[in-house]
Amino acid sequence: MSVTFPFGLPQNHNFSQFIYYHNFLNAGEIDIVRGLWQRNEEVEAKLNSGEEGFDDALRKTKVAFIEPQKENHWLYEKLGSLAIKCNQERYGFEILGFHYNLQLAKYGEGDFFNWHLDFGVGPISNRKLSISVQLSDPSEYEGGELQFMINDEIINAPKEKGTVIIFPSFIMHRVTPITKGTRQSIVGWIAGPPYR
Ligand SMILES: O=C(O)CCC(=O)C(=O)O
Ligand SMILES: [Fe+2]
Repeated sequence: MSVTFPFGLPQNHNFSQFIYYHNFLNAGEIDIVRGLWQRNEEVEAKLNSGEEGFDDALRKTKVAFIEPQKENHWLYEKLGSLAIKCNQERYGFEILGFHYNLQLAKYGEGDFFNWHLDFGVGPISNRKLSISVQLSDPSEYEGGELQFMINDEIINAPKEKGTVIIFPSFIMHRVTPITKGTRQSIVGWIAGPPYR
């Protein structure tokens, strides 16, 4: 690195814009999670900013929340331990736990989540890592690509059912409109103290 007046800062050689792990959840585990979806609990997704209200241009999705109660501890523990391991290997952020409850998202035909960051002002300034678990088989839907914008390149995340994708919450990403079928995912955020 050529730096004028170097401070001798360490570099993170293992940083990656996103990483994925195939077969993170097996078919039985996915059935349990998909079974948590109850129509009467679904809500039209809110904006990431934490503000009340909806922005139809940014996002159209149905979500439900996975409460961290006893029956769901296995999922929080499984995702939490992977996030801790991944953070140790890749990012070295200060992390303290999940930010809000895990979210179950369901995208039907025409649903999408346009380009956004999971990080921003207010409570979401504590978000460090974002997690998405693919709960639908690629044969169940068309469109619905989880994509990352890395400079001027758009990169698709893997779609295989059971794959988990982890990325820093400050990376730009989207879910393209579903053109056929339904896509489901678990979305989670890991939070910690503000960056310093
Ligand atoms: O459904 C997904 O895989 C990701 C959704 C997303 O980016 C979010 O809820 O912040
Ligand atoms: Fe997001």
